[in-house]
Amino acid sequence: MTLVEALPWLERFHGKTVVIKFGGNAMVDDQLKAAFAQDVVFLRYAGLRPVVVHGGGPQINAQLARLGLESTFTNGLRVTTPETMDVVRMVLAGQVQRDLVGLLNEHGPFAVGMTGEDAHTMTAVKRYAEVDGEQVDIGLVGDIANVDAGAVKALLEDGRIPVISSVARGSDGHVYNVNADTAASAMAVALRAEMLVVLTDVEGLYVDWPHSDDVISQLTAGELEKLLPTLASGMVPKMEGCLRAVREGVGTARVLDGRVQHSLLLEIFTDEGIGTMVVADPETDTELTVMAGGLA
Ligand SMILES: Nc1ncnc2c1ncn2[C@@H]1O[C@H](COP(=O)(O)OP(=O)(O)O)[C@@H](O)[C@H]1O
Ligand SMILES: CC(=O)N[C@@H](CCC(=O)OP(=O)(O)O)C(=O)O
Repeated sequence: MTLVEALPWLERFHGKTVVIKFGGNAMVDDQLKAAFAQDVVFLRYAGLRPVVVHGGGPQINAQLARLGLESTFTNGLRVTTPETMDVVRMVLAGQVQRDLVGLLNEHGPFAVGMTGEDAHTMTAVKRYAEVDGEQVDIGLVGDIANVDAGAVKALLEDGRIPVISSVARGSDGHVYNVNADTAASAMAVALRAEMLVVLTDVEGLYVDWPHSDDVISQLTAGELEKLLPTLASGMVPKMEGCLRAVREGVGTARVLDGRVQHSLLLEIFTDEGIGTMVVADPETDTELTVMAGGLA
């Protein structure tokens, strides 16, 4: 990429908030992790306001296995017993988040780690999985009922990079395990972010997975809504999160290949996008809305 190609994007995104979901298998490779940290710090120096929400499914699986506990998933969500919850919280907040904060802070005093529990940042509500139209109890799995982004905004104002683990307390006092894509989407909405970027271990959203590896480069929220029922497990919370984000005011939501070094910078600062971008529906009924307002 030539540097000058980045100029219009630097101008456009200056001062804008970008929520980045870092997760899954891109997180297990040390070189990719270090490149990711460089990209995020680059965004910060370029005048954007990056917020990182991270997962850690593979790391949780590994720790559970070490303890002789099984990993069970229903519809892409981990069945979470109280014993599993202790491990999830320990691995996400005590290991994965600490590693990321350490890598980011090799470049300066930027990253501050927290979980959804801190300063009531995320409040969870128990989430059930849906199997064949039936609600299935999967334990301490949460959805986000409310985001209080005050602490995150204060960190951003102070020039910091918030790094948030997807664990949240419910108003019932339980601590819940929240899918990290879901948490990132809720945070992007609460911050009215310019962009939600989800890094994963495939090139983007495939048209007809697993039969084809043609990536959809751009689609509208309405087009994505129609595709959702055809998607398989891991992609479901990701694309649901992207859909919710653009429907609720986030500029665009993008799914990128976290296995490609510096994919974040390539996506944000070059002309050719490299993953899948979800954009808002075209505002076909704008005129109608204006007219109705005018008549009222
Ligand atoms: N239409 C699709 N396009 C791309 N990947 C898909 C699709 N449907 C299902 N998948 C699966 O979703 C996986 C990504 O989800 P997941 O493993 O949960 O990612 P992460 O760990 O990054 O959160 C891909 O590796 C792929 O196996
Ligand atoms: C409820 C639920 O499934 N929570 C996830 C939280 C971590 C996560 O989402 O990690 P990735 O983004 O790396 O998949 C889990 O326990 O694995």
